[in-house]
Amino acid sequence: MKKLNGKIVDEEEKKVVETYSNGVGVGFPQSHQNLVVGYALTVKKETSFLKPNFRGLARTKGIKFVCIDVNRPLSDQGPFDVVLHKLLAKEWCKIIEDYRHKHPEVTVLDPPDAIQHLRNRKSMLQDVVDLNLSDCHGKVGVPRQIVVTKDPSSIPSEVTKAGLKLPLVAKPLLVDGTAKSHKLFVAYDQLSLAKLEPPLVLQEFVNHGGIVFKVYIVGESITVVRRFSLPNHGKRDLSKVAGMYPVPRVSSYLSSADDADLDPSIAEHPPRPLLVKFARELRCLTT
Ligand SMILES: Nc1ncnc2c1ncn2[C@@H]1O[C@H](COP(=O)(O)OP(=O)(O)OP(=O)(O)O)[C@@H](O)[C@H]1O
Ligand SMILES: O=P(O)(O)O[C@H]1[C@H](O)[C@@H](O)[C@H](OP(=O)(O)O)[C@@H](OP(=O)(O)O)[C@H]1O
Repeated sequence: MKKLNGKIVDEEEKKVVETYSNGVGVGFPQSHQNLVVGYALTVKKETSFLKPNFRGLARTKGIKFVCIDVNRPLSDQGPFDVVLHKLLAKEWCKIIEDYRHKHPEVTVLDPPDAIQHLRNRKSMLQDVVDLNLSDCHGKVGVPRQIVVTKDPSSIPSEVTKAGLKLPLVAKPLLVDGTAKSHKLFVAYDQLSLAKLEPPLVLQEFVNHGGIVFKVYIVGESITVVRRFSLPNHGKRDLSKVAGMYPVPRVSSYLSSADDADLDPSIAEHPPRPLLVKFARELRCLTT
């Protein structure tokens, strides 16, 4: 799951903000709790996440967001109850880890050392298939994939050697929040794969009925949303199509299918017991 904590917060808040901006939330009882959240985010993330009406709503709940000055010592700022960050520079990660050890009373979201393996599309899936998910009314799998780090001309032979079936989804290996790291392609023939720019992962395309479920987890709270996605491909399509096609941000929040009237066989949410156990097991991998 791509990037757990960051997403969870975003999605729940998007919903809350909508409620608030529709006027429904106006008149929330004022909270007497005071919580200071120091944040260190890119301008892009600050714009998409810390919207003025969200800050307003947080204020009514006694939560104040304070921008961290990354050029000043962190311990001189605050005091904070929570530090929320999504900056990836090595120096910054060291600052945050040092701060976390000096200030165990502060909740740091997310500890860089704990989420390191989520920044790479190979390591983020490692261990996931080995989780103990028996008796949960479902199973979890990961697409078959290979990693290509150099020499794109070798990609077709690597794909043959690994026995990967076309079409393939090509994804940048590193996940760093940039637009480039979200640039995906679907390739229908091996030759076009040689045009790709490593480092990347090549994943078998998994038919899933044109719908994905994004699962956002905060502590024990689990929120599932339904999004439109890439359509299934059939055997006949494969003989007719060649080349490589960019994938737009196909399952972003603009592609909500929560209210769509869909075939129940694809619309049904994943079984709750599976999500609960999966969330717990994933947490063990990130703590
Ligand atoms: N192996 C696959 N088979 C079929 N479709 C896929 C596969 N991998 C990804 N997709 C489709 O591409 C979308 C984006 O993939 P992925 O989540 O890996 O990238 P992302 O850039 O992190 O996306 P997002 O911004 O939505 O989190 C998925 O929601 C799904 O629709
Ligand atoms: O809104 P959902 O469907 O949850 O998708 C999120 C992606 O999964 C995240 O990866 C995006 O964050 P990054 O751009 O920092 O990777 C995140 O970017 P954002 O925080 O700028 O909206 C979203 O696009």
